[in-house]
Amino acid sequence: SRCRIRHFFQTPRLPKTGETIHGDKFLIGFGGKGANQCIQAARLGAKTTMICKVGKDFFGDNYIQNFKDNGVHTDFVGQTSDAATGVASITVNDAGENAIVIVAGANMLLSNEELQTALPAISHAKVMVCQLEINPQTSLQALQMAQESKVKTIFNPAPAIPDLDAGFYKASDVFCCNETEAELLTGSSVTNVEEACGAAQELLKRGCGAVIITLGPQGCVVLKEQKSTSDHVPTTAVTAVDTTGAGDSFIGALAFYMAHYPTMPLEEMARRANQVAVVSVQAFGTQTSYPFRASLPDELF
Ligand SMILES: Nc1ncnc2c1ncn2[C@@H]1O[C@H](COP(=O)(O)OP(=O)(O)OP(=O)(O)O)[C@@H](O)[C@H]1O
Ligand SMILES: [K+]
Repeated sequence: SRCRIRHFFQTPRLPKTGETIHGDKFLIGFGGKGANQCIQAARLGAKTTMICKVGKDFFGDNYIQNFKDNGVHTDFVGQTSDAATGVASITVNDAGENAIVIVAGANMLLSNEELQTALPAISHAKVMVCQLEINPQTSLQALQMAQESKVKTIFNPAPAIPDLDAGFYKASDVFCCNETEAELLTGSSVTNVEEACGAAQELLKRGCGAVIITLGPQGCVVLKEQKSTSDHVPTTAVTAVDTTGAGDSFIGALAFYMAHYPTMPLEEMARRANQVAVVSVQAFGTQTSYPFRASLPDELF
């Protein structure tokens, strides 16, 4: 998965070429979808291991420390001196407009050979979660390695790419994406429950075991078998303060439920993952908004 340090600047307006302006606020965050998902799963009580690559630099060291602070195993977080730790510089003005620079850096250097060294850990896992934040062929290989070891796989095709290798569908026990990704992959509009059900049917046909499409305040739709109908799994209505990272909270929670309650129906796991993600939208930030098991109702465990 991708590792990325987020440098967040809040400014009255975006700077023009050649201009230096004063900002109001600066925050450093630890991001990357995979890292967020892993940390949400760990906060619910899952034993987690991250496979990724960072730079042999100050940010890389901090990044690894953040995993350790969250109880994530870092044996397979490699450090390289050939590239810097991945970063994102995000400037947001008072009007909410942004300007973002992303440098993938060390993430792209995670090789298939290095992935092989993690095989003992992968084959002993209960669930493997992959995204598209590293070289897609490395992600695909990771999913296939997991499946060969009878490890359940969750694939989150994000950030979405239009011509996704057909192998990803076959390698996914659960294919989980949001509306935008579902739209890009199916070529049809996905803006409501009905359209999401249609898109789920289309994605399922491509060979995955089940499809979940998340729908923000509408919860998600779950489709398990061809010709059956998708289940709409609604969530609680709340006043959202910051929805960033909600999708990753949902996937991290789903991974936790698949690992800890393997016989639970997928709709029930999705219902509970909705309940975890809904907590995250009521607080600012990404990882900072993710709930711990202790703060959640007992009925979710
Ligand atoms: N406004 C909201 N109210 C309640 N739950 C929400 C809201 N927004 C998101 N969620 C929860 O989070 C899950 C994921 O949200 P969403 O579909 O927006 O993912 P996403 O687009 O990947 O999010 P992001 O890119 O912001 O991380 C939803 O399925 C739902 O459970
Ligand atoms: K949030």
